[in-house]
Amino acid sequence: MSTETVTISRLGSGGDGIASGPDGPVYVPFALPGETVAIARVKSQGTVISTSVASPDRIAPACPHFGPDGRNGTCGGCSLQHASDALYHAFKRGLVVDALKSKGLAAEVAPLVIARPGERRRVAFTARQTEKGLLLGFNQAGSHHIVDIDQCPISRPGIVARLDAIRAVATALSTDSQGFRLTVLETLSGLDLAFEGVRKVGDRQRRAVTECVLALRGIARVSHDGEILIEPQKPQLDFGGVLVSPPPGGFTQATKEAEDAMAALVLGHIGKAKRVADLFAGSGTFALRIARSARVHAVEGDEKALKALDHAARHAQGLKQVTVEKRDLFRRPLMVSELKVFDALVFDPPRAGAEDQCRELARSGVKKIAAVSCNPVTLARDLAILTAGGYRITGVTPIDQFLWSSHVEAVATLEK
Ligand SMILES: C[S@@+](CC[C@H](N)C(=O)[O-])C[C@H]1O[C@@H](n2cnc3c(N)ncnc32)[C@H](O)[C@@H]1O
Repeated sequence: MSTETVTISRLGSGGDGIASGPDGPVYVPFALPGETVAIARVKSQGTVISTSVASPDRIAPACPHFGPDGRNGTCGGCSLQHASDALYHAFKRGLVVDALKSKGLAAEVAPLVIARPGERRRVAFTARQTEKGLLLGFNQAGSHHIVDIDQCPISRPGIVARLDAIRAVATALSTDSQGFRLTVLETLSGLDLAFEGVRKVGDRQRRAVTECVLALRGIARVSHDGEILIEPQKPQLDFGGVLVSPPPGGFTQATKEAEDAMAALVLGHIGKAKRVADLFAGSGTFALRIARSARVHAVEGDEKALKALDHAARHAQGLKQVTVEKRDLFRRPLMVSELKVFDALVFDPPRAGAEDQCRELARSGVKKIAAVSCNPVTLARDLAILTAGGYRITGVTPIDQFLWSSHVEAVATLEK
């Protein structure tokens, strides 16, 4: 380890400050552009020891668990609470601008749709039983250490208010000191707790969880590795007026606000299209909204998510025809011949993007495409494929769904 003084020139894509070192960039978490900091350095990783010049964009973090000076150390859930809104919003929009630029795409990028505290309805925690009780929080960056949290300004108040109830259920389920994951989703009918990787879940733990949940209020369902342990209420989400019961641990947009913003952009773009394909459809976030005005074919790899979509579509009033298809779109993208029947299409893949699907789309005659993405780098690659195939980008909107993190979503609209 060496100590040295460096000046931060910019934020990297992970939100760390970056300084030039003698042998390449040095990444300094919690440092901002313009700051001069003394750091302890191991290879390209610096840890701030002291700050001699602070940025005017440095602000007090919203949460005591945040940052190197946090009450219990760095929580690991947020990486950018110390930056002003102006700097933070410019950073997030810049991730999309830079990704497009790197592929030579000249599209105009709209202002960031901002996220606010208290919006996160889906939160992935880690937890571990200790002699002093259960630790529930996030993994510190680059470590297995869990900072036990008693507040979380990014999360919905309904989740924060029930942290003790969540702890009680986790304590009833876990048998040893091995860490495990827990995704909490706030639904219309209560919290949906999806545990993963708890060891040795036997009859005693199942009974303990049941007793615990029945004594508590506000827990709709508890599952472990996809198996439902107790479900006092079916968890329900509202996708544009259609009620959907998502499968345990299934994908759900992390905030309703971002979901609504993305859906508005998608619906606004596809307009009066009559026949629409929704690829990587999940439980129907877009498909069910689109089905108010168009026939929809929803394609998705996860059978349980697709069943939830299909069930919701069949029980909802006033929808046009919705058909579903379970398909691995990485191995078997929809081919040009299959795309012929659609006049509009939305795709919303995982972080890896939809490269092979875009190669087929590029050769297709689908008039309007909405590309929804959680990774600007793969989005830019996919957009480059589509523009090379004759599509014109009509808009790109970055959307903040993961407040104070370095993740950003985007919706790009294209026409041919
Ligand atoms: C980012 S989520 C979007 C889901 C949905 N559009 C939504 O907004 O809730 C990506 C979806 O792609 C699905 N998926 C992942 N890999 C896939 C594959 N190879 N083929 C088809 N679907 C896949 C996941 O199950 C997940 O539902």
